[in-house]
Amino acid sequence: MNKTALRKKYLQLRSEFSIEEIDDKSIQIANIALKLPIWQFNNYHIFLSITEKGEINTEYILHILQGKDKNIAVPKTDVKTNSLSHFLLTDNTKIETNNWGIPEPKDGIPFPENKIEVVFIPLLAYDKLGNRVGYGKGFYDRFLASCKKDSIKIGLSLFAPESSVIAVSETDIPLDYCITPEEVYCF
Ligand SMILES: Nc1nc2c(c(=O)[nH]1)N(C=O)[C@@H](CNc1ccc(C(=O)N[C@@H](CCC(=O)O)C(=O)O)cc1)CN2
Ligand SMILES: Nc1ncnc2c1ncn2[C@@H]1O[C@H](COP(=O)(O)OP(=O)(O)OP(=O)(O)O)[C@@H](O)[C@H]1O
Repeated sequence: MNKTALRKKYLQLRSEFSIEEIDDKSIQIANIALKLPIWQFNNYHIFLSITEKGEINTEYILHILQGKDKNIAVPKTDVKTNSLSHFLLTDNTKIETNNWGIPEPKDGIPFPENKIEVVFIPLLAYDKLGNRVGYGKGFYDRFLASCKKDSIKIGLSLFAPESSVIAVSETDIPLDYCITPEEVYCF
């Protein structure tokens, strides 16, 4: 299956769950995340979810990070350059929903990409090797390319990996882990 077909397949699969079901699965994902050896760092990056589009609700992982007093960076989309900038999430961060329904920081304290140690990544599909397919704009591929090489890249998915290997391009950066409501895949 090519990337376009995979996007379609997983958008469809995702749409079959209710918001309540996705919320339960998001809690399970956060509980599984607690068992990973990733909590000794200071600087974490997490996306804020579009819950109406069936994305995993990252609020639960966010609460864990806040409880552990971590520095948390959240992305803001720049439509002109198809790139992301990042801001420190604080009590004063004003979050606004952009044209695509993504909650984003308005502005704030910029967070340098090369300081990020752990990144939680949205995705549509992935395979057993950790290859990932996103929405197809390359936002995360470009962002991950400018993170430290040894940053830990963690996908979040409602589903087990695709059994066939996804044809990747040079710019695709693989995941280190993918957390599902049932288990963690390590790559
Ligand atoms: N919650 C969340 N935040 C995220 C991402 C994500 O996947 N989820 N991103 C992950 O990359 C980045 C934004 N990615 C985007 C990728 C594609 C489109 C997009 O296709 N827009 C269409 C309209 C789509 C629609 O309305 O259904 C367009 O430009 O025409 C928008 C944002 C950064 N923040
Ligand atoms: N590091 C990069 N520098 C420049 N262009 C890139 C880079 N990474 C990806 N791209 C371009 O972005 C486009 C989308 O890439 P791809 O189909 O892999 O997106 P995706 O992985 O599904 O999306 P995302 O990364 O936003 O989740 C492609 O045209 C690709 O060439």
